[in-house]
Amino acid sequence: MKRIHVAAAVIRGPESSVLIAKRPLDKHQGGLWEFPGGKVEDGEGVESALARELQEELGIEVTQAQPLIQVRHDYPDKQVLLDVWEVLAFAGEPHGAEGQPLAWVAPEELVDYSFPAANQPIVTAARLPQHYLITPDGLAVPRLLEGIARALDAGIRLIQLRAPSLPPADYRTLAERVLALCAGRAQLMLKGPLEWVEDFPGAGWHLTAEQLRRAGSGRPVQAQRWLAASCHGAEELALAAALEVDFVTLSPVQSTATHPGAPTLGWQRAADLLSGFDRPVFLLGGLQAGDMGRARQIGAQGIAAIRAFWPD
Ligand SMILES: Nc1nc2c([nH]c(=O)n2[C@H]2C[C@H](O)[C@@H](COP(=O)(O)OP(=O)(O)OP(=O)(O)O)O2)c(=O)[nH]1
Ligand SMILES: [Mg+2]
Repeated sequence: MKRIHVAAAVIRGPESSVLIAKRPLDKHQGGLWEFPGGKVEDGEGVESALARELQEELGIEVTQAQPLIQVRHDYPDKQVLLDVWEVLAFAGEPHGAEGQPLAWVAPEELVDYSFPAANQPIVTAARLPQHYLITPDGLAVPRLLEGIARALDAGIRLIQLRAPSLPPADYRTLAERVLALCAGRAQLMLKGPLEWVEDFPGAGWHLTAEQLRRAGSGRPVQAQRWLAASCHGAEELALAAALEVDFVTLSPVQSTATHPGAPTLGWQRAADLLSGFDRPVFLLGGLQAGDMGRARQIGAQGIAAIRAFWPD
């Protein structure tokens, strides 16, 4: 069966809301909600296909778009490659040009809509920002809290609280304070001893590569909470996919002060690894905010960083 190449759009409106459409009942995956788009024609570029489909289906003209995620999915009757772009700006007022119902939905409410099975990683990607701040280790608690508050003011919306040198009880107290600081502003990921996973403050959980290797089968946290993992190569990415994590970090892309002298992946290897992995990936290791465009071009969700996103 030939894989069908589909261009689809996560179209952003006010406050990062997303435009979705309901598929006609008589079509493949009919009656479910979708990200507008359609099949790339022979010889057509994916960006041209995206522009054409959004003109045909919604009557809008795309003026700014960037890659978001590529997802391969095998339905019993069809194999698709969903090539999803984030549309950041467009001209015209979207309307259901083919009679399809439309809805503007807040990112966190996308989970309340039924999408085709292939769409789960796309919904995750649409709910995640591009920047993933990992907190520096070894700071006194007041400085850490102050830095997090300033990062929130600067627009950081996803944070991993990493405090490997704190005793577990202190880390837990800190996690509760950071959670309060982030409430309503940012999504918090905790990284700590796996024994807590059953009973940890309301945030997501980020597995170390070692925890990922020991996790066995079955997702250790409920579906409503993010589960992420640190990966360094193909084997760990495969384990992360088997565990059904929501997203991963892939590192080190370049050399870093955290792990000096460690072998790096480099951009080309990172790109190769991303092309076979259907979940959002934050590239990590020696990257700056200015590398975002390149990261998105090779298929990453964005960049994770300690220093580059920590306010001085
Ligand atoms: N557009 C879109 N298609 C999706 C999504 N999820 C998903 O599995 N698909 C599948 C359903 C279809 O098999 C294929 C895209 O087909 P389509 O029906 O949009 O194609 P099209 O606009 O070119 O329309 P047509 O030629 O079939 O009338 O991808 C999604 O979010 N958006
Ligand atoms: Mg379509």
